Amino acid sequence: MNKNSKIYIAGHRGLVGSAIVKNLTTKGYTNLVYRTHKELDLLSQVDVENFFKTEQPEYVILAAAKVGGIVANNTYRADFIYENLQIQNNVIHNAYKYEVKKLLFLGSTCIYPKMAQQPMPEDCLLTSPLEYTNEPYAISKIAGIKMCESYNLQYGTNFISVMPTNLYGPNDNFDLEKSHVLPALIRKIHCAKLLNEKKYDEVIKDLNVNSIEVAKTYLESFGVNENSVEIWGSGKPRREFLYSEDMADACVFLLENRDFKDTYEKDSKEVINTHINIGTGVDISIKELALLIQEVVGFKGVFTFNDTKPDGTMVKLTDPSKLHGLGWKHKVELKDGVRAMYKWYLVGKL
Ligand SMILES: NC(=O)C1=CN([C@@H]2O[C@H](COP(=O)(O)OP(=O)(O)OC[C@H]3O[C@@H](n4cnc5c(N)ncnc54)[C@H](OP(=O)(O)O)[C@@H]3O)[C@@H](O)[C@H]2O)C=CC1
Ligand SMILES: C[C@H]1O[C@H](OP(=O)(O)OP(=O)(O)OC[C@H]2O[C@@H](n3cnc4c(=O)[nH]c(N)nc43)[C@H](O)[C@@H]2O)[C@@H](O)[C@@H](O)C1=O
Repeated sequence: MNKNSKIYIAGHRGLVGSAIVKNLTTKGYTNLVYRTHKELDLLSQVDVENFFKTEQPEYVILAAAKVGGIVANNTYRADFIYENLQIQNNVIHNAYKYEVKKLLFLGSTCIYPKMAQQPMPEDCLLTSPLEYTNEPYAISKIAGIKMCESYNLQYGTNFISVMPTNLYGPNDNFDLEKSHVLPALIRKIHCAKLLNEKKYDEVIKDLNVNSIEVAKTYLESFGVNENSVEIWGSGKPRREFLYSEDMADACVFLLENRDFKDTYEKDSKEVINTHINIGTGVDISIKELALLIQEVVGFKGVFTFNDTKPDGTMVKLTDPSKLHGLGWKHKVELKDGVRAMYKWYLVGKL
């Protein structure tokens, strides 16, 4: 890959895609190609094929997907499986057809079984049942890994699959119903703090509503008021968080330095693993995460727990040794990442 190589970043306005664009630009890559969702709907087979035919990208990073937190995954089950399968099929197949030199497919560590050994190495894929709340999404991601692997084995393509842990950072989704836990808690705790300090104009602006009464009613429906913030589930599940800029750096590192053959592992039972975990190898409980965010935001109230919401998998910690062995390790620790993200949130919102 050289600095003029034509690189298509699918999903360039999302959490990961935007960090990848920033990383590539900083490293001097000048020939980046992207389309907004409106300009190119990746669900359309015809439009995706026309795009590849016209643009002929040399490298592809597939960071476009239907993404959401535990409740979104559990609620919009059909959309999550259909859209993700369709996007992957269209992009991966056309990358093969139009002779893309290398493609990076982004999966997720939710591909691993609910009761997987901890930490989870790549070879625990498909060893027992999945977590129910995000099973449709996980199955689409497993199909993506197997698609990349199969095209590599049959057609000699150079497609790499990476399985990131839970991610967070600038351009995250802060929608209280559909987002992941970290952005949701930042926003809930931030709004509770503003209510507590009676900074009503800022609450109204944050929620983009007309009055403080509407804002309070909306926040109350998510268990947020001036004294307390609701945490979904028991607060006991443990999660591992990676800053989006580290994730982007790992993706660019693999694109620049590694090929499919470097990712290939075949064990004595003829099990093939061609995907790579991307994580920190460190986890934290959701309650501990809430306390950390509380400290960063400076909120003085308490937390309540809503046991009508799902906990999901109790532990999912990646084993990142394969990635470490290939020569990459994360740089941003959780507290620093949360501080940076909250700073970004404040600049964007105020
Ligand atoms: N966020 C996380 O914690 C994790 C993410 N991942 C994976 O990383 C990848 C990136 O996720 P993330 O950046 O968080 O997701 P985001 O939701 O932030 O970004 C996804 C991007 O894909 C675009 N997109 C979605 N559907 C289509 C479509 N039909 N046509 C064109 N563009 C589309 C979205 O555009 P628009 O917004 O306009 O729809 C958006 O820009 C995904 O594969 C995800 O599964 C894996 C593990 C954890
Ligand atoms: C990255 C990964 O993300 C999803 O899996 P998840 O890790 O379970 O997602 P989550 O971030 O939404 O929740 C993590 C934990 O946190 C708890 N929790 C508390 N309070 C809030 C809260 O306010 N919002 C949310 N979303 N969760 C909360 C929540 O109950 C759960 O116990 C996959 O579907 C799939 O998309 C995937 O790959």
